[in-house]
Amino acid sequence: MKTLQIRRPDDWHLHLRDGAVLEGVIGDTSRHFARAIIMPNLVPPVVTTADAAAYRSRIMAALPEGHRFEPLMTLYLTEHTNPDDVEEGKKSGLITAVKLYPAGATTNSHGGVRDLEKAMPVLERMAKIGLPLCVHGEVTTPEVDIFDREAVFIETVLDPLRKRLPELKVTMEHVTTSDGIDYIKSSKANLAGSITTHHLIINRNDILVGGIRPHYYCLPVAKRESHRLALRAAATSGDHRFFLGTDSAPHVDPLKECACGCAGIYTSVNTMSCLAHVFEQDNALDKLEAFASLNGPAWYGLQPNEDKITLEKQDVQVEFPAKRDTGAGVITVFDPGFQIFWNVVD
Ligand SMILES: NC(=O)N[C@@H](CC(=O)O)C(=O)O
Ligand SMILES: [Zn+2]
Ligand SMILES: [Zn+2]
Repeated sequence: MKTLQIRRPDDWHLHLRDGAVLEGVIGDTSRHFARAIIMPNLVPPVVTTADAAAYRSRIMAALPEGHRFEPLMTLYLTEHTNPDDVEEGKKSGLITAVKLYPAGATTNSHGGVRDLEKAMPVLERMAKIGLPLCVHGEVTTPEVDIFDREAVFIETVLDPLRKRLPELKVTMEHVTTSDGIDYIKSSKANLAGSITTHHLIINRNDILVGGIRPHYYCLPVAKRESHRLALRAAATSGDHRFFLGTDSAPHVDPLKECACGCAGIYTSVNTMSCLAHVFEQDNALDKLEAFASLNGPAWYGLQPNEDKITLEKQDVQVEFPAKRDTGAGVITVFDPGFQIFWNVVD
């Protein structure tokens, strides 16, 4: 039997939600991951350091007994965010990053930024104090095709911002295109990218061919196969600028399986097994630790986790639950579309 030991991984982009969903999903992350960057797009969003402190307490209260887990909190950037509050949050150790959602780009982003100019004082302060900006990198301009929104964001928003504020550390989250990969690779400093589990596995055909599959719909939407291959090559290369951010984004089934379904894929349950499968397929099992456990902490200026997890390749298929039942309803677990033999052993 094949086994692989790696340092315990972290998830650098995670949606835990709140209330009954939080209680139902957090154990799926804390079972394998030591830390995660927690997205602030609640309703209402996590805007101030005080909001983040209260949310952190709710997360810790929801943690299953015996699990150790550190939520790394973020603030949702608005046009009214106070630079002093952000600086306080970083100084106190509570805040790891600030998140930019272009208004209307994705789930619960209507309170996001419309005019980046208005957020410049906060961004300048962040550059000064070394606090990273995490970006959902898509323009929301109605004329721009949904498959082009990431590339257009890089050209019209991100690159001008980075030229204006080169000291600002930017994480391009959930990169989905070869344009994004190339842009990150071409930068000399202060730019890195997270890649999700599902974008390494599905392309846009998986969403649309033979019938519409709402549980493969997320934002940024999966692109054509050539982009998926570029993401695979970047993730499995060991390049320190790329790391895991699952973007595990639970929505209860009725909100996905309807005429206007929500974006988001729930991958916390089987991410490490899926990744081991993907990295083995690409003859890169020796790079999995860099992607899931080393590159992320290095980028955020943290130590990698001390303890390790063991992945085991079994002879029989590993069975994952198809659904996660929460007090708020049932959530469908990501189906990679292939049999999985890798299991995380405790
Ligand atoms: N990824 C998604 O499709 N959805 C995320 C938001 C996001 O990360 O854009 C969500 O909060 O549901
Ligand atoms: Zn996003
Ligand atoms: Zn997300």
